[in-house]
Order: sequence, then structure tokens, then C-alpha cells
Amino acid sequence: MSPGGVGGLLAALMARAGHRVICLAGEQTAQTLRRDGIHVRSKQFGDFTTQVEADTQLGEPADLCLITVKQTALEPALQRVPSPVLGDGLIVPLLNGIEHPALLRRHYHPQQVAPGVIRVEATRSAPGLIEHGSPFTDIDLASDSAPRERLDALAATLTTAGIRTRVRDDETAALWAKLAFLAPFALLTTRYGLTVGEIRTTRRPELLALLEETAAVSHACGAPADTAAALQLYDASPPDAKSSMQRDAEAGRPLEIDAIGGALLRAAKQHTVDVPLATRLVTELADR
Ligand SMILES: NC(=O)C1=CN([C@@H]2O[C@H](COP(=O)(O)OP(=O)(O)OC[C@H]3O[C@@H](n4cnc5c(N)ncnc54)[C@H](OP(=O)(O)O)[C@@H]3O)[C@@H](O)[C@H]2O)C=CC1
Ligand SMILES: CC(C)(CO)C(=O)C(=O)O
Repeated sequence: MSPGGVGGLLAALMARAGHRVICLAGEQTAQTLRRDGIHVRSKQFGDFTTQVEADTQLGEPADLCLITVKQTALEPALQRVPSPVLGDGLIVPLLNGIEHPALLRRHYHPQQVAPGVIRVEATRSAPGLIEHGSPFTDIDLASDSAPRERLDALAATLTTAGIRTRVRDDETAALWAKLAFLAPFALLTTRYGLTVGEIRTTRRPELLALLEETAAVSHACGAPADTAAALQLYDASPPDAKSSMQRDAEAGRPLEIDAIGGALLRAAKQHTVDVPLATRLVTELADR
């Protein structure tokens, strides 16, 4: 559901591996996909085009529904996948953030909901045209409510299609591991309009302070967070890397500020953790 940067790439990889794939999108995107398929330009997989089916709403049961819409459009998008039509298919949201699994568990049976986090850099430059800029496409799956065997089977299927997938034991830890890295990255690159290479040099003290704040909230929520390891990832990132929130800001699209920054502040408040820098950055971004 929602074949944008992430969803379009995964749909194309699954179709290329021989799976039947139905992309659920707006009418215009669905028409384009039915006619032209999905064309991927990838640093990892090379250039390729695959045919997919496409519709505006799910019309039959499915084994798996990957949810790859932005959080800002999640609630209306769920109408595209009515629970009675889906049957007992696995729902796997790959959105950034930590709060959407609760919403999905209200819409679908909790045993069907298996959240994942994805590490990838992928952009939809036009409907059906995906630019995949990272030389990796990695997913971590974890669910407090879905049976482990289903996650293991899915991880094997995705890995065979080229999407390296691991199953983690702890859902909270898996979601926070991504957010603890992403929140400082998204907030700083978007607030200052700088690449990761510029942030880790010219704004290093702020980066360190924000990593500390985020790690403190993560710990308070029961998820281990390793600030030194996160900093190493920043230092190892290609200097011109940008966050998806920053690319949204550049393109004038709505920002996932609430799912990423807002969720961090809410968790901090709940656990009475002081996060002055995160609060300032989220406020400044929201004001814009
Ligand atoms: N892009 C990246 O590199 C990464 C993104 N993520 C996360 O993955 C998630 C998806 O991001 P990304 O792939 O970049 O998103 P995109 O903006 O590329 O794609 C969003 C898709 O959502 C659809 N959409 C927009 N509005 C609605 C709506 N009202 N109802 C239903 N569908 C709608 C669009 O479909 P249509 O064509 O019909 O308009 C589009 O295909 C986000 O949570 C993001 O944070 C995580 C890691 C990396
Ligand atoms: C950090 C990154 C690029 C990892 O995939 C991401 O999730 C984002 O920018 O939204």
C-alpha cells in the first residue's frame, strides 16, 4: 500500500522475484503503474523495470500487506485495505516513528500486525519511477503480537528477493533503534537544510547533544540506545546523505514531524526526561 520511494522499490523487488504484487495507490498512480510498471534506478540492484498489478483498493485477500505511506496520510490510506477483504494476511508497516503500530492494531487483528523498520534511501521521482540511492535495503521485523514463525517465513521471502531482513526479539527496541538514529538526523538536516556531512562537522555539538537526549528517552522507554554506535553511523554515512524529511521539506511536501519529533517529545514527557534541544528543533520546524 502506497508505492512511493520505499513501497515502489519493495514492490518492484518482490515482483522481480516472481511474486504477484498489487500496488494500492491513487487512481492516477495506479493507472501509470498498470500501464508502465515500476522502473527502478538503483545503486544496489542496477536499473530494471517490472510489471505489477495496481488498484485504488484491495479487492481480494492477500498474504502480506506492506504499508509504506507517510504517517501524515496513514489514516485515510487504511481505507484502501479493508480488514474483512485482507483476510488473515500479515500487515507490515515500514513507516518511521513508534506510534503507528498502536493505530494499526486498532484497525486489524493484533496477531496480523508485524512492524518493521527499513534502512534505505529511496525516492519516487514520478509515479512508478524510483531512485534507489543507498547500496543497501535492510529491514528489521519485530512484533509483540504476531506469531514468530510468520515473521521468520517473511524474512526468508524478503531476503530471497534482495531485501536483507532480520527478525528481532523486541519490538520496542527495534522501533527505538531506528528512531534514536533517525530523529537527530531528520531534525537537524531539515531544520538547517544541511547534509549529514555538514551536520557532523559544523553542527557536531548539537548532534552530540541531540543523540544524548534521544538515547535518554529511548532508555526510559525500555530500549537500549548506544550513542557512540549512532555517532559512528553518522561519521560513516556518505557526506551528501539527506533524510527523507529533508527531501520532503525541499519538495514542499508535508513533514512527518509529528511521527518523528512529536513522538519523541511525547515519550520524553511521559517519562519526565528533559529534552530542551529536541523541543526547540521540533517547535521551530512545526512553526515553519
Ligand atoms: N524514502 C526513504 O528513503 C525512507 C522512508 N522511510 C519511511 O517510509 C515511509 C514512506 O516514505 P516514502 O516511501 O519516502 O514516501 P513517499 O512520499 O515516496 O510515498 C508515499 C506514497 O504515499 C501515497 N499517498 C500519499 N497520500 C496518500 C493518501 N492520502 N492516501 C493513500 N496514499 C497516499 C502516495 O501515493 P500516490 O502515488 O497515490 O500519490 C505515494 O506513493 C515514511 O514513513 C518514511 O519516513 C524510511 C526509511 C527511508
Ligand atoms: C535515515 C534514513 C535515510 C534511513 O533509511 C531514513 O529512514 C530517512 O531518512 O527517513
